[in-house]
Amino acid sequence: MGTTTLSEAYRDHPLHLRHIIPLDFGSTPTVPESHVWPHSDGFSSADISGDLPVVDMRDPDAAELMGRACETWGAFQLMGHGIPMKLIEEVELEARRLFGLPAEQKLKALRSPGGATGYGVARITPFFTKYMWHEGFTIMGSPIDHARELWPHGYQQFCETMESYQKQMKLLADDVMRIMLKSLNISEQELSWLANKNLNQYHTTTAPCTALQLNSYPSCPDPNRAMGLAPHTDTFLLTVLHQTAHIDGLQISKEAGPTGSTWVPVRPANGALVVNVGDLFQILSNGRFTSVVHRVVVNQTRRQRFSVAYFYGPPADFAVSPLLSSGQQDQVVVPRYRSVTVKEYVGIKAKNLDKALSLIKI
Ligand SMILES: O=C(O)CCC(=O)C(=O)O
Ligand SMILES: [Fe+2]
Repeated sequence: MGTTTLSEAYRDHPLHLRHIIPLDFGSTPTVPESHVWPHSDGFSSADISGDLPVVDMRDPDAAELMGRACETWGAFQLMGHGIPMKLIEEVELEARRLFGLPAEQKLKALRSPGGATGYGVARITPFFTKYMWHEGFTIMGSPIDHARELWPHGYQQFCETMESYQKQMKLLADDVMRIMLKSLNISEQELSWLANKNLNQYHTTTAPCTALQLNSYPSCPDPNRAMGLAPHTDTFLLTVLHQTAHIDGLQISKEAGPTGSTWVPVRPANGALVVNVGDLFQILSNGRFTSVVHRVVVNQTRRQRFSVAYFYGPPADFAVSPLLSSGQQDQVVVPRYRSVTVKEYVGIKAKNLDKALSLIKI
């Protein structure tokens, strides 16, 4: 699944153990100083006209609607995606089973310092002075090695569920990608790895880079002082996200006129998946689509929240550069970003986080 070469990009940026091991949330009655965030920017979100657009994939106008949503919001809620609810529920159940294990058991599947997969805090942690109220588990392809550590005699169900979900997500993300390109009037032939369905999908140089991220935001004794996941953009082309029903937390940043931006809550909509534009799509679309800044606040009702993010990008060695739409072929369009391989960009992001996109700008 394109993991070998991408893992190399992470290996070049090893992390300190204090930036990998999560707090033992189960035995923490108060929020420790290390996890207290200043909240001068207010954790509650301002009212803004309108919610995140909802797009049904079966809508004949889906391309236009997705395009408009990606330009103005950098995200949308996706309906009619065809992923069986039963599979989504099973993934969430397995995530609950994993994060419900005792801390010392979870640590057996800890991400290694230069590793990309396994149990640990969010990768963005070293860029902030405070820790987040969050624990995660990253999967690329088969999670069997880590799952065996967690459940020596009961890892099969977890592995089967995660592999089957990733297969379905891959097909869905391919389709969403095609529709998003159509909305930009860009031919999918420009992306060899997307256009050529006959390529061996398991060959690392031609398969998209993908990862599945399970997130847990444990019940918090003082939700107003903690931060679930600090503001960030996703690195790849797009992210397909499932979030626990009825539990708020995800917020996206939206321009709100001359006064700057405001946080808009993305409430779990029945059966919908959230699609986010990532940095590489901002580059590919020459800035027409916005890589959306988002964060997760800790749920006020003290219920544990889960989310499952599927990150989807081109093959690791693919050079991403702004693509022209067919209507622009004979016009002079100034590229706003230089060409960058996926692997190189992952490295730049690992070192610079929110400055990464501006370093690619020309
Ligand atoms: O938990 C969420 O809703 C968002 C997760 C997220 O942004 C991520 O994993 O990158
Ligand atoms: Fe994210």
